[in-house]
Amino acid sequence: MELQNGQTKHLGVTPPIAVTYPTPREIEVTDSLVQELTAQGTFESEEESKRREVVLGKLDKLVKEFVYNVSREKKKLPEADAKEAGGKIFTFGSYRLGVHGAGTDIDTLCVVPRHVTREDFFDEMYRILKNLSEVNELTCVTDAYVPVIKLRFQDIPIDLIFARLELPKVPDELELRENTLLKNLDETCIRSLNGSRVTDEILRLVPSIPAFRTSLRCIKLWAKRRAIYSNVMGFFGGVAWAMLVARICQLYPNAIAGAIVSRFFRIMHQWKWPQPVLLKPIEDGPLQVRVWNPKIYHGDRFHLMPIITPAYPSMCATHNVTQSTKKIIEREFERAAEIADHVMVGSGKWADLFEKHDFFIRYRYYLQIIVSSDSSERQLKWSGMVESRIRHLISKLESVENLELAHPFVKGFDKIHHCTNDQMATDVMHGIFDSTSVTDKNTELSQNNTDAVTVRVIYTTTFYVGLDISRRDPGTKAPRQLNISWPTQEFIKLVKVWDKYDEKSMGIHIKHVKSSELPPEVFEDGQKRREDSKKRKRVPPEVLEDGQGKREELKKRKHDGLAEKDQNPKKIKSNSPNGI
Ligand SMILES: Nc1ncnc2c1ncn2[C@@H]1O[C@H](COP(=O)(O)OP(=O)(O)OP(=O)(O)O)[C@@H](O)[C@H]1O
Ligand SMILES: [Mg+2]
Ligand SMILES: [Mg+2]
Repeated sequence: MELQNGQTKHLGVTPPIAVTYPTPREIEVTDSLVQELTAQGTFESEEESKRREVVLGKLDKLVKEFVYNVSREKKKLPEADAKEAGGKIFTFGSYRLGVHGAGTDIDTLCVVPRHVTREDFFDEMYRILKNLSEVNELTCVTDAYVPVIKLRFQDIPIDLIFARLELPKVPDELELRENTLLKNLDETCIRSLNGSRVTDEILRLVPSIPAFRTSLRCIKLWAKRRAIYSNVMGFFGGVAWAMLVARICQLYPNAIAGAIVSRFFRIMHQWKWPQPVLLKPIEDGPLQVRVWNPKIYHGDRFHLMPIITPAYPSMCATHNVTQSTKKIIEREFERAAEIADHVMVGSGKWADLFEKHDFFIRYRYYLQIIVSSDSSERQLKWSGMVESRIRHLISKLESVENLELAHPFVKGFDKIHHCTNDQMATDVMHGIFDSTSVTDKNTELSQNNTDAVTVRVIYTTTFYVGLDISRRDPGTKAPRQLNISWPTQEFIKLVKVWDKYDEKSMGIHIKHVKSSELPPEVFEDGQKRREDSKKRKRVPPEVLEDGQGKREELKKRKHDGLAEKDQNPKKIKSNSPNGI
């Protein structure tokens, strides 16, 4: 960007590293990157893209109708004022950034004038949507951190959130950039506006939007395939990845995607964390709210890989990162940097970057965190709550002696168990089950298909943590000891203090399994199991588990006079390795 005085203006907190234009080789690798991204199915069809635009147009009209109805009927405003009250939608998330894939949602913010309330939104807006034949799967989530109406509009998933401004009308020209707009708003509205303000600011802060989009598409696909795309589990979420890519775009303002991606990995691999990634200087603003500042706030000093959102009030988008997830992300940056270097010199291909993660073959031991309940609605909330706390388990595991790394997997595995007797249901609630009682998450097992009658249906979600256990000292014969009872017990206590926790209808159990005992569903797409070298005899580690672990359970069952043949012998063995 050329300024009048001949100086070049740059975007970002430092000048660019290079302002050079693409070389023929960079153009070539960018073309092959776009080809690969297309082959990998990251772009939606033209038909879907048009349908999204139509849907957004309709949604905008509906929001105006909603504001008008509330203005006239509830607030009794004169006709002219009600018409002028306006109302407008803004998109954010991957759709706004232009990096969404087929079938992903449109994150939409509905902005209204001050006389329209959140209750009106969940009441009148919901009613309007409910009456439309094009709308399906309409649900209100009123008690979330950011309350939302979820729906499918002409088969496009929509997340509709709400913000009410301190203005008498919301005209079509209104923008959300001004920090003063946030004055006198409640916290929920500020949070709801934040997503849109951040995405818009990111787009303003990148020198070339097309280069940014292609690069981000590549980084998102890579991060998803390598299982490091998840804010909740302590990796990076969509906004964090977008900001990282945006920062590299700022450093190479004239570069195209192929060059940006390869520099992205090289720079991120060498980044001196905890130096924060910033897209612009952190701003002060009109609110009494916390802005990220490690000089003032002690907690902010513990952020291991801080990536700071650019819109006021700036926050750290990566505060969930732990020592373990940091190591894993860095390991992936290193792997990717090597591949990208090979691609640049012609000795490798982009497809190598997108190879699937090896989480379920990488480790010899895993923790299973089994969350259970007796209804699908309860399971959704209960497993979501446990999931949001797993990073605390990881932090606690990090202090366990002989444990090099505790690696959380990005998602849980859901199962529906059709139990044919009460004992089976009790077992499943206690995390004891095999595949025979299970149906696929989405298929309800009809009773006609089974020999036995389903007495109770139990829902489980299993999360996994890979354990990297340090090697024994050469010369010692004793097994390494891994005492995970404190972290697991503390974790179980932590999740059980949840105000909606109910002992009768919800269960949580942690156990450790060998890689050979992992269930088949974790090996998608025909991935093979780990094959351990048979030549070298290994001494298995001695794992001291949660006091309510399997052994205790068995003792209790014996004591209660329950038949031991109900047990799955393989699992018992797995849970009582040498020494327990
Ligand atoms: N649990 C949450 N708490 C707060 N904000 C959230 C939460 N989930 C999503 N958001 C906000 O909504 C935005 C969009 O989230 P979404 O899950 O739709 O991801 P996305 O980046 O749009 O990717 P996708 O293409 O998969 O939809 C996020 O960038 C974030 O601002
Ligand atoms: Mg989205
Ligand atoms: Mg969404």
